[in-house]
Amino acid sequence: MTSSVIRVDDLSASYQKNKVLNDVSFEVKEGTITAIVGPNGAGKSTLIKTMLGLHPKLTGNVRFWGSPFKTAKKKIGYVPQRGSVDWDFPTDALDVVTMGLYGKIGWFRLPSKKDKEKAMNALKKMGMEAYAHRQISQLSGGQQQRVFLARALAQDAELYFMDEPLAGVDASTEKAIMTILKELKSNGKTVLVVHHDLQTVPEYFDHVLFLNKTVYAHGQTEEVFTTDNIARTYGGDMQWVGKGDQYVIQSSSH
Ligand SMILES: Nc1ncnc2c1ncn2[C@@H]1O[C@H](COP(=O)(O)OP(=O)(O)OP(=O)(O)O)[C@@H](O)[C@H]1O
Repeated sequence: MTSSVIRVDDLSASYQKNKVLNDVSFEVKEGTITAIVGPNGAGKSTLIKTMLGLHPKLTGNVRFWGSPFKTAKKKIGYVPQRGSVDWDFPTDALDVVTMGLYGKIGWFRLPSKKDKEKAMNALKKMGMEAYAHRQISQLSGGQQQRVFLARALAQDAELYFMDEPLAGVDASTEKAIMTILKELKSNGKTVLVVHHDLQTVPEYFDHVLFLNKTVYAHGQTEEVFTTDNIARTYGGDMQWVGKGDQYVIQSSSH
């Protein structure tokens, strides 16, 4: 039996008085790749941040391998939303990846040659070797995203959270990122991804969590990725309609 990597019970969170997560509960099994989907403002990023202790919770409990985040954090990698990062920070791509290792190498020790090698290998894996010494502000959006993925890979985590890694990237970057995610899964890692493109959910993810302040549905993609769950989560604004042998998501108001 595969064991639970994440267990969330009755999690709630707010910004000032505005409650944006309400009684969120779910479990995630090892070796799965889950899409977190829901409309804009549904609380997807807040859910990840609250689980990782980056935003305070109001109520509830989050456990990783049965332990609190503090105990588990070395086994967890996080790729934040690209827009939430200060890309003007004067540093190059290799440093961004190497800094991701600090959780492991400690703040008071300079990165060793081996750490730099590890970071360089992760950049290579993402096809970014040639950009290792380029300032991050001088990379394109898709290249920045690849650097972020490399940073998470170098951390060699067991569990990964990624906030919209495919947003605004071209087809080849999307393919490169998905290849890495599939590889992580086949190595038994667990991955949670905030994802906006409903059309690619069945192809890319084996589990789906429908979120809109609370969990509307969660489970294996083939069981829960239904018109009904999409409509309920998106407030009836989306329809999942068959077009020949293809499925298309349409806004029902159009
Ligand atoms: N720093 C903040 N201060 C106040 N309100 C916030 C803040 N960050 C998010 N919110 C609000 O909390 C709610 C949830 O936001 P969140 O970013 O978690 O949603 P999301 O599902 O990730 O959205 P999107 O798909 O648009 O990225 C939204 O109503 C948003 O306006």
